[in-house]
Amino acid sequence: MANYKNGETNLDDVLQEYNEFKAQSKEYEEFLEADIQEKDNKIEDLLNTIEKLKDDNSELRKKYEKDEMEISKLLNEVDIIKKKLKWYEEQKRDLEVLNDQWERSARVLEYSKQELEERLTQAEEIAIIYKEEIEELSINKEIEMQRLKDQCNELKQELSIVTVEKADLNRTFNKNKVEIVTLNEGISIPPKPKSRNHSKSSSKIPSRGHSRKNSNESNDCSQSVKVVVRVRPPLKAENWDKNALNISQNTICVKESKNKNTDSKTFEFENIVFPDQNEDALFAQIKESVSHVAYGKNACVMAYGQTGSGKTYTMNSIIHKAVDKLRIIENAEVTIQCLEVYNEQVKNLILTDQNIKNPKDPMEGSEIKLKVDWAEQALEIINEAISRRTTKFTDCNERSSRSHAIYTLNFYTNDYHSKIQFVDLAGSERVGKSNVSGETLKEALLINKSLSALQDVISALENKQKHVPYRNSMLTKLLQPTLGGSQSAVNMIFNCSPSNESLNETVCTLALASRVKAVDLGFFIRKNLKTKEVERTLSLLEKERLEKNNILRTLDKLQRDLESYQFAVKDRDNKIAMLNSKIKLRDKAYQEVKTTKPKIEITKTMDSPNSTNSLLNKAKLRSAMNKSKNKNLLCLNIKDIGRVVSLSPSNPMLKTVGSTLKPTRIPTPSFTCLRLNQCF
Ligand SMILES: Nc1ncnc2c1ncn2[C@@H]1O[C@H](COP(=O)(O)OP(=O)(O)OP(=O)(O)O)[C@@H](O)[C@H]1O
Repeated sequence: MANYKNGETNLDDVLQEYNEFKAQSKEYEEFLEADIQEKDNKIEDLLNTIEKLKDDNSELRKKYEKDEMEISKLLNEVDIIKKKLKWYEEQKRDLEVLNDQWERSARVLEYSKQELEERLTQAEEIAIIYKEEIEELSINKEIEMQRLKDQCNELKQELSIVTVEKADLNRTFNKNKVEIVTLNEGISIPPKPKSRNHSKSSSKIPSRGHSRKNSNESNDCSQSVKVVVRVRPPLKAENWDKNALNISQNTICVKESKNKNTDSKTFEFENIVFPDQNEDALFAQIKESVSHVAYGKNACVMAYGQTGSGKTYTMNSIIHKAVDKLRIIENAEVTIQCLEVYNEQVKNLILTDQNIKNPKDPMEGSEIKLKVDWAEQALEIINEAISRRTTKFTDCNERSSRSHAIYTLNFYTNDYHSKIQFVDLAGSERVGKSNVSGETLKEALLINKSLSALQDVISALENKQKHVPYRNSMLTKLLQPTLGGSQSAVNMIFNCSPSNESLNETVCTLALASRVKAVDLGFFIRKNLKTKEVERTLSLLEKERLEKNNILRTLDKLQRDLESYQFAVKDRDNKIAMLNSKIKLRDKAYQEVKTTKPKIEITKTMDSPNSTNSLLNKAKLRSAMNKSKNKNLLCLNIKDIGRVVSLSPSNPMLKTVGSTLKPTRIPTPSFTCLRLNQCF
């Protein structure tokens, strides 16, 4: 029992133990539950944390990826920057080279500037001299103009007296003419040749060896100038008003103004080639003179007229026809010479090896020997020569010949040496009309001068003066062989344009033609009808004609001189105005340079006297010293522009410049600083 009791005790104990255990296990269970709960909570927290971390992670990944992209982008940029850096370095190197060059150019420019400044000073001095000269010239001009005006007035008065006398003489002449016809019945006076159907003169060309005796038979035309007036047809752009320029059988009537009350000018000519007449009609007028060449005489055919009046056209056709006519001359040595007189200078228009070798003397080797069968070759050479002439565009003609062209053919036979000269003169228009200036004005003035010289020669020949002024111009010098001498036939073709715009020039051309034409009728009658009264009348008429011609020539010359003088003064005025405006421009540029701040700063000091900068500064100083001769200029520059140049106090330059430039001390005790007048 005890055992039982013991057992019972034990059971109680066990039960107690059990209960305790149960309580403990409950407690433990609760503890576990709590622990589990806690762990669950923790797990939940952890899970939440994990979730959060996952989110964070994905965000971080995104960020990482973004960063990675940015890094690669940055790396690219770094690459680009590196490349750019490299490029900049190259650029820098290039710029350094450029800077070097620029500095060198700046130095050169500085020297040029100094030179320009010197030139400017000179130009200013010249301008002052010019101004003084102009003032003096304009005073002289006024005096000269007044003198010329007085002379013109005197001549006009003389002219009006002569005109009255002429009317008287004409009356006497007409009276005497009737008497002559009555007195000399039976003596037939050949009718005046009609210009339109000019009689065909039978000029038989002699065979080779034709004697001088025969040639003398044709002496009638010696020393008279045959005048032919040619009016060319109007060009497409031209307007021919037949009321303003009226051409009839032997007269040309010009009315310069449309005003009904204005007087028209009437000119009488025996030989007029009308606009509708062809080249044969023209050649018929001069073929007799051409034939004389085959008789051992000389001939000269000249075309005169304003620009565009048809001189070259006329001369070309005459040359072709004349060469054709002279073909008959056989067994002669024929030579050709083609010269141009431009601005009083002679130019050979035939290019040969010889004259290329010696371009300084155009006359040397200018006469070319032609083949036996010479005509074709001569025409070829002349055509080439024509193409080489100096031409220019003027208001009056697109290809205006600005020179006189002289084509000469020489015929050397056993019996004679004859020569024919074809002269295409330069345009005779007045300088005012062709709107020219400068070089072209000079050209026009020289053309007018040589045409005046030609008139003087013709006048001297007509008046049978002892001295004929051939040497007054290159043109007359070259024409001397065919203009002068008793064995020469001179033909002047006065070319006119029918255009309304040219009426003024046409009047001038016709007036000159009237003066040049010899009173052949008088000459003819003098030879055939020798009564005392007729002789007296004719000599009076001849005297009157010569006087009138002289007065008109002088008037014309005076007018040309006056015109040339006025244009020369105008040209000079223009040149001076141009010079003044150039000076103003330079002044302006100079002022700009002075006020512009220097672009290059040369800051290096002259440490070593032999360094490049030292040399540069020395050069600047030297130029400043040169300028110091002109103290005003130097002072002005010192005031305006400053540039620091350092020099050792012992430098000899300092002593020289020191007197003009004020040295100031700068902090470095061993250097003296000069404020110089340099502009870079
Ligand atoms: N008789 C004519 N028949 C037809 N056209 C002509 C005649 N004469 C001249 N012409 C024409 O008139 C124009 C001017 O002629 P040309 O060149 O011969 O004049 P110019 O007097 O020699 O001029 P410049 O002095 O300027 O040289 C040319 O186009 C030419 O063909």
